[in-house]
Amino acid sequence: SRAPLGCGEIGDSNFKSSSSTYTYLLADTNTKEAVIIDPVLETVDRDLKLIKELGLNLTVAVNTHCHADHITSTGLMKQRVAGLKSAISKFSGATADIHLTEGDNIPFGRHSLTVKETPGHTDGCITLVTGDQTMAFTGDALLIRGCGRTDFQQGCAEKLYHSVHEKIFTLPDECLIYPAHDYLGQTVSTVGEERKFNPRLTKSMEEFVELMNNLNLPKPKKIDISVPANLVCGLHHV
Ligand SMILES: N[C@@H](CCC(=O)N[C@@H](CCS)C(=O)NCC(=O)O)C(=O)O
Ligand SMILES: [Fe+2]
Repeated sequence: SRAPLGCGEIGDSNFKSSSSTYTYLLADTNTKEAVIIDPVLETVDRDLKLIKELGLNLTVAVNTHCHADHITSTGLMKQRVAGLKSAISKFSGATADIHLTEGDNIPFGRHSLTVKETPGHTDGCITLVTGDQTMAFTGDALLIRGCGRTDFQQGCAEKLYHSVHEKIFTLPDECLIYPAHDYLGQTVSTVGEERKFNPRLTKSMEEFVELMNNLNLPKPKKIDISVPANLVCGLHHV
């Protein structure tokens, strides 16, 4: 599904796949420079069609972390879009054209995304915040009324608690939260809402750690193919 984000100057769309992943496409409507966040292999044709229709010049494809539940389309997109660069955290262990660290900027026209390192779900998790702090793309660090699990891929509940409280909950209350997944079809929240109502992150750190260490969730079905593939931009089979 594609839903307008209603974010004025920044071109808009979000997508959902069978892994309930949201892909975000941001663009400067004047210069047409665009950035895509967390593109999924299954939906590469749809995404490239939209980018072409809108006449966008896609410059960077960024992953918020090395995903465990689906394969990224970053590598394939690079083969199909001249000049496209892939980006991911330096601490993800994955190959990419750009290795991101705290405070880095990803510019697109008159806009930009700033990198905040938010480890805990994985060591290489980042949150991408627009220059005006009106939007934060939180990957699996902060989900709507939830958060990423911390039981694989260097997961650490204590680290995640600090990341969310120090790097995301310190953003303005009005800042919109766009997560990498939602399993209930929710599309957007705000920092203020999550600070108040997130059932996990409103707990004390000790309670949070206890809860996260006892979630006993089944492993993502595609973890064994996704992680090795995503360490090489999704191109393990080429
Ligand atoms: N059933 C899905 C996997 C669901 C899952 O584990 N989601 C992760 C995020 C993707 S790595 C998560 O952190 N969930 C948090 C939670 O509380 O559910 C599949 O088989 O792919
Ligand atoms: Fe994840």
